[in-house]
Amino acid sequence: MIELKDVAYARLGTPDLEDAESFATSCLGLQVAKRSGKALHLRSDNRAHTLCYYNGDPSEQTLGFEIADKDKLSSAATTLESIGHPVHVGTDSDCAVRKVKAFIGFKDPSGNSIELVVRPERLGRRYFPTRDAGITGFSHVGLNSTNPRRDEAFWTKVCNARVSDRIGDIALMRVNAIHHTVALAPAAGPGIQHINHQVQSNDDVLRSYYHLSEQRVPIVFGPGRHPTSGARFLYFKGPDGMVFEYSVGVDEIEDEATHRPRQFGFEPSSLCMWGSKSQRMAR
Ligand SMILES: O=C(O)c1cccc(O)c1O
Ligand SMILES: [Fe+2]
Repeated sequence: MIELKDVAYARLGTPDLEDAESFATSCLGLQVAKRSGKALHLRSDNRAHTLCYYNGDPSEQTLGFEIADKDKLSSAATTLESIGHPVHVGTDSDCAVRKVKAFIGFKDPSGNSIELVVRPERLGRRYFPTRDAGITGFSHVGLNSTNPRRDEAFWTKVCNARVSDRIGDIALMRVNAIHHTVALAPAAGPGIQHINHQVQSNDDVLRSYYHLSEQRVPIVFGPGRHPTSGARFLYFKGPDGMVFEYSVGVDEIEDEATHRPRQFGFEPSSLCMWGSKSQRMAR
């Protein structure tokens, strides 16, 4: 079994790094950790980076997940190869770019690009953004799935994720005590469906609602409250159509051994208990 510890980063190709930087800093509220002509590394918490935009096609979207150590990484590679997921080993220069000691890359059953990383760097300097969005950290992702039941089996049986709740057939899965780190989202092809950052308070969610509306950032869902995790949320659209979510108050699963996933109906009130409607169902 591959034991994921946490999500580490998202990597997004973009044709316009400048536009990505202006969104990331003046709308989303991330801090530039490093900028080159080809890539932009952004911080949201004490990690060296949690989001990277690089010159590339926006359909290139990759998620990194942390695992414990190099031994676990080589057994993960063996496991993946044995069930038909070819693995590539990250080169030294690719590791240096990601600020990790080692990583492997593979595709999940829907074709999503996944990297498993060892020892992602943290910094002694704290995260200090230019816009105060109240971000406390990169927390979870929505991941496209062309077959949610098959992909739930992959993430739970191969990668040790546990289902916290389901909305219809959509699993919200945890890899640690946090309610979910990966939410599967039915889609026609692979991709990251949304990228979540936690913020400190309800005030931050609503402050951002007004700030982003004024900046003409498309708000796509919320402000609202998820009955599943209990979080108050806001979703909005960034460069290349990527959806970002702020949320606050995501539950923790108190007892790993006894938690049973709850089944919610596939309907709008399962996504927002206040009545906000998503512009796309299943967001
Ligand atoms: O937080 C949640 O429970 C949640 C539910 C549905 C979809 C999401 O993106 C979520 O974050
Ligand atoms: Fe979410």
